[in-house]
Amino acid sequence: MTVHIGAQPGQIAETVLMPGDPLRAEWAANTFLDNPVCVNRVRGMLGFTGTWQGHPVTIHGSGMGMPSLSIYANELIREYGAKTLIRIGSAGAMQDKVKLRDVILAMTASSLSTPSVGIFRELNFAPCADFELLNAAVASAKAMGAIYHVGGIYSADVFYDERPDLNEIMTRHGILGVEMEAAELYNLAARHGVRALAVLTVSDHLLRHEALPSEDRQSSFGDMVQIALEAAFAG
Ligand SMILES: O=P(O)(O)O[C@H]1O[C@H](CO)[C@@H](O)[C@H]1O
Ligand SMILES: O=c1cc[nH]c(=O)[nH]1
Repeated sequence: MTVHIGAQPGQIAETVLMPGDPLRAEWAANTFLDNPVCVNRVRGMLGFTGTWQGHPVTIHGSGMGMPSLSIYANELIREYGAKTLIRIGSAGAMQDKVKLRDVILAMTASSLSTPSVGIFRELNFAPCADFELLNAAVASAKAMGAIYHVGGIYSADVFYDERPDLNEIMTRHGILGVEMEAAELYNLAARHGVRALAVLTVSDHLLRHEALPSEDRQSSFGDMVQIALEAAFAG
């Protein structure tokens, strides 16, 4: 047990999928895993461990924002030995070509700041996905016929942004979408020598001012979970 995770040693798999929403963790575990067991409910942050095609997998919520993700990812990596961490999140599209329900495979994650800024100080470290995972996710998305985009995303610190100029600059630099966790996940993966990727589903569109109806969200999120699982165990 750690401060924020109630799982016993051995109850967390080396492969962890991390949605922001703990209820998405529960849905994904019940939908995709065989024999899912709830291994954490501290503070209502649900985590489940089961198997996918015989491989042990944990699906654990990260909460919203990089400070929250940092707590769970640190404990999962340092205390439980997680080796592959794949965020399965929602994102807001920042390009016209990216549509609602499309999948974004985040090659890099730009940010204004992350919890790691205290370590990097004047350095502009470039948080990026694990190439092997990214490559496998592309193959999986292609094979299932998903509409997907590979490129940079923006990990923001705020959902209600009083600085629309930042979004505009990101759009002008080809950033595909905005979310709130991937940059720090990639920083932590680099620091601890583990693999990370963010697979995202577009839930709303910043340029078109569209949003996925809440009843459509769950069904639209299935592709990204399947892509994440196939990528984790490819090759
Ligand atoms: O749907 P999740 O995975 O929570 O991801 C996105 O949704 C939340 C904001 O609504 C942030 O956590 C953002 O990154
Ligand atoms: O962080 C997020 C997630 C979805 N949509 C947004 O605009 N921001």
